[in-house]
Amino acid sequence: MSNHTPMMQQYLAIKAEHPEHLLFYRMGDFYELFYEDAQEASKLLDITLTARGKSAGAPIPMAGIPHHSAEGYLAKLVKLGKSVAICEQVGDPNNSKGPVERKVVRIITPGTLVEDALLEEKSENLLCALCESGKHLGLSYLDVASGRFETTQIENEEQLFAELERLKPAEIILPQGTDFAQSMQDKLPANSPLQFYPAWHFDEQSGRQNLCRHFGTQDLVAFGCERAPASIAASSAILHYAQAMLQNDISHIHSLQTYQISDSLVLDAISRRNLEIDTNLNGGHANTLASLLDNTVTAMGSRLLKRWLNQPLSDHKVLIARQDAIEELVNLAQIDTFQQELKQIGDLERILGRIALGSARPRDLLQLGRSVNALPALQDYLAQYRAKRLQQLAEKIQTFPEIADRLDRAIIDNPPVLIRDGGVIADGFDDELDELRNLKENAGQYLLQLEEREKERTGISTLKVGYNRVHGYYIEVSKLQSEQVPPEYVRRQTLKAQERYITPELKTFEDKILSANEKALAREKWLYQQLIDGLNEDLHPLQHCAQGLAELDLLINLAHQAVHLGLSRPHLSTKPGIEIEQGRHLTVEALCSDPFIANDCTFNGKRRLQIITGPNMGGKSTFMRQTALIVLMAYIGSFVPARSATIGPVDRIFTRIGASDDLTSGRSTFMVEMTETANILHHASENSLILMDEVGRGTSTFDGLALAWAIAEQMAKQIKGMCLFATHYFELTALANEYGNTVNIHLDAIEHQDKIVFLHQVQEGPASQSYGLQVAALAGVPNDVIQRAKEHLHDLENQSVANSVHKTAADDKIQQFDMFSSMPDPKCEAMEKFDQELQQLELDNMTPREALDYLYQLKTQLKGL
Ligand SMILES: Nc1ncnc2c1ncn2[C@@H]1O[C@H](COP(=O)(O)OP(=O)(O)OP(=O)(O)O)[C@@H](O)[C@H]1O
Repeated sequence: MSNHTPMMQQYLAIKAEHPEHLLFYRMGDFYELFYEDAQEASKLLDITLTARGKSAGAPIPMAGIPHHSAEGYLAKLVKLGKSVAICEQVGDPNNSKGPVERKVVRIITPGTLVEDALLEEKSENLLCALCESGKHLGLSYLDVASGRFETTQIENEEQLFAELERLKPAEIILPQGTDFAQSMQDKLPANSPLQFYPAWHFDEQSGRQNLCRHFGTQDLVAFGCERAPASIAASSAILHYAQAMLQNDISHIHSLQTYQISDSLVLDAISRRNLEIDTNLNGGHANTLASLLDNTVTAMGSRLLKRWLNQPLSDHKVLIARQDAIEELVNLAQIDTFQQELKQIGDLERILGRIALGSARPRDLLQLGRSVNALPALQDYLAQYRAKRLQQLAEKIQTFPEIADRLDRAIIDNPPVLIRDGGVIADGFDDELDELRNLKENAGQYLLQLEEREKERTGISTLKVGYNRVHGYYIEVSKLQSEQVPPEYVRRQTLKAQERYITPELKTFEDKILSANEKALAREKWLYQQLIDGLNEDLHPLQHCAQGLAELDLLINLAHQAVHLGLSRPHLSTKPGIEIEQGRHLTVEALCSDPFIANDCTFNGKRRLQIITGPNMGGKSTFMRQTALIVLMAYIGSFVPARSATIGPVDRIFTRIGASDDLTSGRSTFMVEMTETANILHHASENSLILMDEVGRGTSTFDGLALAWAIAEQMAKQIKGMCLFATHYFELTALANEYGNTVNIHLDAIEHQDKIVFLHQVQEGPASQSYGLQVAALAGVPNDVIQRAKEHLHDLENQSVANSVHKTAADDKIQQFDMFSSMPDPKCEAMEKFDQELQQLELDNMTPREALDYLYQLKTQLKGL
């Protein structure tokens, strides 16, 4: 160390405390990075890598960025999952011996962002903590920007992974060095944003004290986690981490909500992806249910929509209250007016977070002012509504006339980005500031007036008021007239022919004017801080109000969509089953140029397993997905795309749709398919909605068919969930003959002038044809290949007829077993034996009694198979 320059010694000491973060070291107008940090940042940010002199005999690699444009670079680094420690000059350069004192004032990590420029407006940015305590897994998450803080205890890893898929945290902290952390690291996808934090921060005992201290409570009963050790440990760790990163008071986090996984309709990680709720299969946000439904006018409403869609509730009471609100909003037809009014509302959740953290900018205050100004009008509109939820929201959305007035008067219309250079506080808000500003602006006028007054008072008509940089302000009279000056004139400077004086009044003016600039700026900063402090006093009711506004915006949005997308209010029933009349798939409908064909879907005791057959491109997947999406929308309280819908209790939605290799975990397409299927078979209940698309297609035909058959049979026999099972194995359609709860439905196509036309209409019964070749031709497979395929198909069909292997799907059960004839099947072998016996039987030589006995025997043998 001693070989380094004093400044580098300081740098190295600070860097030693932040080995895992890039250190932005403030030097004048730049943040500088040194050594490996400089090398890394120059690559990541595409900035020049230079060298700064030498320290300890070697040149120091260095890269710098101007501090005023730091946000753009920070945003880039955070997107890449990097954390940055911001080290500012905190000492006074004029009084410093050696390097000016510096301190890390904030560590910017992906999960602890509060700066507007670093956050995505319409997505939450969550910090998550995981830990293990006894049998329980603790999960807590925090939206640092808004202060929303929730926790739960989870029984198994599968649920934990589903929660992580739901929350998509920007950062996950784990107790460093524990087996649990290691196991999570092994099991979570390789690109998960994991961060290891000392394990003692996850201690339950001290965690309990830490939480109580933070919330100012005796215990944690009010938060519902008094007896949830894993939740306590994770929550305390997350608070500690947030505080350490923000290096600030985090009083805006004023509550912790404990939730149970069972409070919501469960969607596992795969189903969430398959249904493209807020992320499409390519990882983007376009053409998802969320993007289609989102016509909210505030960022808060938009984020809440995604939260609701990702966490459908099972509590019918809450859902019905939302439906009532939407219905009344639709009926009173004031949606546009309401939305116009709501447009005045800024992103209050985040603005309030920044106010609490002391990082609010002038435009935040301006936006807050405009928002609170819009509240009375919203209140007036809300007063007309009778729906209970809207009335509750009206209570939450208080008005804050005093704040509205204060901010209105305090902030100018178009303030600069930062308070740093002033010009933020409006004229007329503060007398002292006005006076300081007036002094500056009216100095000339004042001096002229003073000159006139003094001329009159002294009778010296040549008296002049002047200014020079060395001596400041003065009153100048000629040497001759200096005898006449009043006694309070104090000599300041003597020139050849003039004397210059200062008076107490002029001195006061001088003091004022010379420091007016500085003083005005300091006064502005002080006033700004006063404003922030004042707002902090009302932080919690304001946060409450922000929550209410977010929900109001969302309910109005859902009412808007109910009208514009032709949605209807679903009936939420306590009786098991689903009855959808003329259901639609909103995103497919929005994208397809042809009119969308609506379809019915019913699940009841007689229709629990529905085998869907039909051509490729027929609309099987669309039909299955639309059923799940309608259920999901009903379970957020929204109206649904159907003419009518009655939806009973649904505890989970499972999907086994599409095939994708999971190369990162080394699993093949078929392995993924079977793992997902196994999950469904283990966990589905009577009230689960299960979508199975072409199970078994990833392996050889017979293996696939045999598996698909057995899986569908299990659904019909044991699981009794509500299952849509799309398949190209026509043989499965025979299950409907065997199980009273199984039916066949199909989608059809017709061939018209050598072209295939898909009807997209769901009909009862099995399909008759698969049209695979026609679809291939439609997709552009070359004609000669299609011709060759036709020849092969012809041969195969002939063979199959000859072997009586394949019959149409509508054929009876015996024919189904023929499909398995190439497999050693005891049933088929026995049938052949009976066939032979029957052929050999000489009926004419038998008595009726013998014939009857033979029949009995045959029946018993058949039963035994
Ligand atoms: N009800 C409908 N009304 C109008 N168009 C539809 C309907 N259903 C599906 N389509 C159109 O047909 C296309 C194919 O639908 P889908 O993917 O559901 O077929 P599929 O039967 O699952 O095909 P495959 O068996 O090849 O997976 C959709 O992208 C959409 O354009």
